[in-house]
Amino acid sequence: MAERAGEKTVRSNRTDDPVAAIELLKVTRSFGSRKVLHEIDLAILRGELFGLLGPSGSGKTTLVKLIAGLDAPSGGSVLLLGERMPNRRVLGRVGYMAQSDALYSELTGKQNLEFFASLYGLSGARRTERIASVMKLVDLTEHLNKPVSAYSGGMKRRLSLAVSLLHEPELLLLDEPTVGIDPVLRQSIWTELLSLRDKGITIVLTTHVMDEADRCDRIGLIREGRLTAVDSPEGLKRASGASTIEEAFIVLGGGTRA
Ligand SMILES: Nc1ncnc2c1ncn2[C@@H]1O[C@H](COP(=O)(O)OP(=O)(O)OP(=O)(O)O)[C@@H](O)[C@H]1O
Repeated sequence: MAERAGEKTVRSNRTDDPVAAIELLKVTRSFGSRKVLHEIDLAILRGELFGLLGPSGSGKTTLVKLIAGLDAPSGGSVLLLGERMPNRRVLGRVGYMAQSDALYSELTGKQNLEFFASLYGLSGARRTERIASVMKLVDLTEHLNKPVSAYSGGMKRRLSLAVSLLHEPELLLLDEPTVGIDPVLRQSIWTELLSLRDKGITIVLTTHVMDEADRCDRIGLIREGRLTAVDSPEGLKRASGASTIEEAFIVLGGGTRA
């Protein structure tokens, strides 16, 4: 794993890498006169599990929305699977899980999935099979026919994750996927994310949780809209002389303007 992450680190510093799933070139985003992302250069490789780690308000969601094509950069460019974003053409190849759940609360879990399945053009036996498979994965099979208004916060997160996986996307963008999810299920979701990664799915997720960051192939540390370091967890620890990601974050991301 370390070797794999190390190899990726070397190759992915090139933003013209042909195997990049995502390329950000001097990406900025301002709201009014306030710049919240500053010239972000980053390449994320196909099949990589990449974590964006940073404090609240550092710009993680803004960056993920730009990658998903839900927002346009104020400067620079975002390429997703070789297409300049925003671009509707690639949307069917991407699964996106927002930080706030975009679900229909008056519908049941199953009806929500049927709705999203129809958006992705899934029907018949394949639709039935995919719905059963993703609901099993997030452990909601028993709650398929309950209205989402009766779901807990964690159940809604799990259903949102199920929606993002429904059409078997080649790229997953997950904004804080495990918030509000209990430790046992969090573990099983991580097992699944690692297995998807091993099948070649590219995954980008945001997190505040240090032990989650530690499981990523590479991590981008983001602070005040600046990417202060990008490397494998081991590389970040080595570069900072730290024994944990948390310490590495303090040393490498601690207000320094890289
Ligand atoms: N639509 C908007 N209009 C104005 N400011 C915005 C908008 N969206 C985000 N911001 C600002 O951009 C900054 C980055 O926000 P963002 O949501 O990307 O941070 P984050 O790292 O995802 O935080 P959290 O971990 O709390 O979700 C914040 O200061 C936020 O207030």
